[in-house]
Amino acid sequence: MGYELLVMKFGGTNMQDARAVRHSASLAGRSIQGGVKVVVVVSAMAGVTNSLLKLAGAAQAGDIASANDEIALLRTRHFAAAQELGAAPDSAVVRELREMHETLRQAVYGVYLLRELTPRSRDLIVAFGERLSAPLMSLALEQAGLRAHHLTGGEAGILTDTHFGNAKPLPGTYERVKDRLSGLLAAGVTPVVAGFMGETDKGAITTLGRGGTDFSATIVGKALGADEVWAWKDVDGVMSADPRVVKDARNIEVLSYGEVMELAYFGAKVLHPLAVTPLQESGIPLRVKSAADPDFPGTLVQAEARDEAGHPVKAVTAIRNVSIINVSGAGVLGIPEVIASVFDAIARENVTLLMVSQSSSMSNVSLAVQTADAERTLTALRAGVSLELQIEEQPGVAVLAIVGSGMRGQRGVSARMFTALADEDVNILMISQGSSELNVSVAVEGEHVETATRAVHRAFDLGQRALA
Ligand SMILES: Nc1ncnc2c1ncn2[C@@H]1O[C@H](COP(=O)(O)OP(=O)(O)O)[C@@H](O)[C@H]1O
Ligand SMILES: N[C@@H](CC(=O)OP(=O)(O)O)C(=O)O
Repeated sequence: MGYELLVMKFGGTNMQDARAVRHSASLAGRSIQGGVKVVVVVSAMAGVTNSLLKLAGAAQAGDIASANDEIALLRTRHFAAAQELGAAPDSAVVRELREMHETLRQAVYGVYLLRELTPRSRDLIVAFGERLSAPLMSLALEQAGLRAHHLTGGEAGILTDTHFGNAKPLPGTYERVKDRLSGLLAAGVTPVVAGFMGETDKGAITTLGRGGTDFSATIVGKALGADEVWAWKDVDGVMSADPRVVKDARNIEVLSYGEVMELAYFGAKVLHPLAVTPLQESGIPLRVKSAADPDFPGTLVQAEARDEAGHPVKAVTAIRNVSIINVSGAGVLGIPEVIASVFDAIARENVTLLMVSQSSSMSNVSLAVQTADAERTLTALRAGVSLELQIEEQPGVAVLAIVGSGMRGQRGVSARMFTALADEDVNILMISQGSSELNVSVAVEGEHVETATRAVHRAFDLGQRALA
């Protein structure tokens, strides 16, 4: 279709074993053989990031035996894949994997000795997932007769701030990526970039947040002015709901950058919440495509939304494991400084606020945060807010959101959502509407999240529509 340059991202499922890696390489190969230059960006093999986090935690807790057992399992998995992809035992790839595993083992041993796992050392350890999968992709491309060269995120030019665990690219990144990758592309070599990771200006390894390989791919896409970025997935595209929860969820053909960001922010695991941000300025489209059905168009994410009359909502998403934090007491009453200090405390701790609502009596402010962030939020609030206030956590909550640009200026959308929930006896704990009018979100009891998702999906007729 007249492409010159594409960036292709392969996620954990598409890298999970030798067979999946070979299939992913063949998807890139189809375009390369058709004369398109391709940059491949890869995630860790499925489950590896979680294993690395787990073994780092075990080392910190003093359980080096469990950590080493886990490293041994990872080692076997990577070696088996390399062997199955045709690497000889004394080949450069096998030597490289062995060296990386040795460095990983040493880093983990350091954590064990210190009994300390800093965000910086966690990033160093967790980025090995992607560093170990990149050589496997290079190998598979070479076995398919193509020339490939793998690089870490830092080697590819991704320069980030020092926000370990959630780093953001620095402006200089784009020039650097272009410098580092253009030569390879011009020489007919396919760069294979380890996703999810970058590097600070001092060379410390950072990660871009869970699911960050999507973000790496769009950073590279912007840097090179790619025609499109393709994120290959184990689903048809971005769907009207998580297909694991709603069986008749359907593929959405077109979404705007704004819609996809809202969807990702409110829990649709399919893309990293910041993934489209590098593309917005240049208007480069992102396509979410099915690795199992490569000719299916998937979802096109672009600047403009495409709305269908009578269908203001495009998708429903949910975030589980949420806590509501209630700040109440006479002290809240009409005092803007109290509200300001609540937000200050949250900002200092870098906590993501999922929802905020203030009661009309103004004596109560409720905040919804991930339960994993609740303890930090409570501590920050207690330290940062001076007046006599009651601060309480209600765990076990979920946030449900409907997203769609067709909701703008439309009356009755929220009412339809609330009625669907009421009909299923689902109690609404909090309500908020995004100022962009791209979403309405509600907090519900966690145990009702699946029933609520299905009810809202039905109420907006989001499922597979019968063919006319
Ligand atoms: N609205 C949605 N559309 C598509 N997939 C979704 C949605 N919400 C959640 N998901 C889940 O996201 C998963 C794909 O994301 P992920 O596993 O991170 O992709 P990958 O690792 O392949 O990049 C799917 O398996 C699906 O269950
Ligand atoms: N491996 C990282 C980064 C990533 O993007 O993975 P995936 O593409 O499999 O969601 C993670 O698990 O968070």
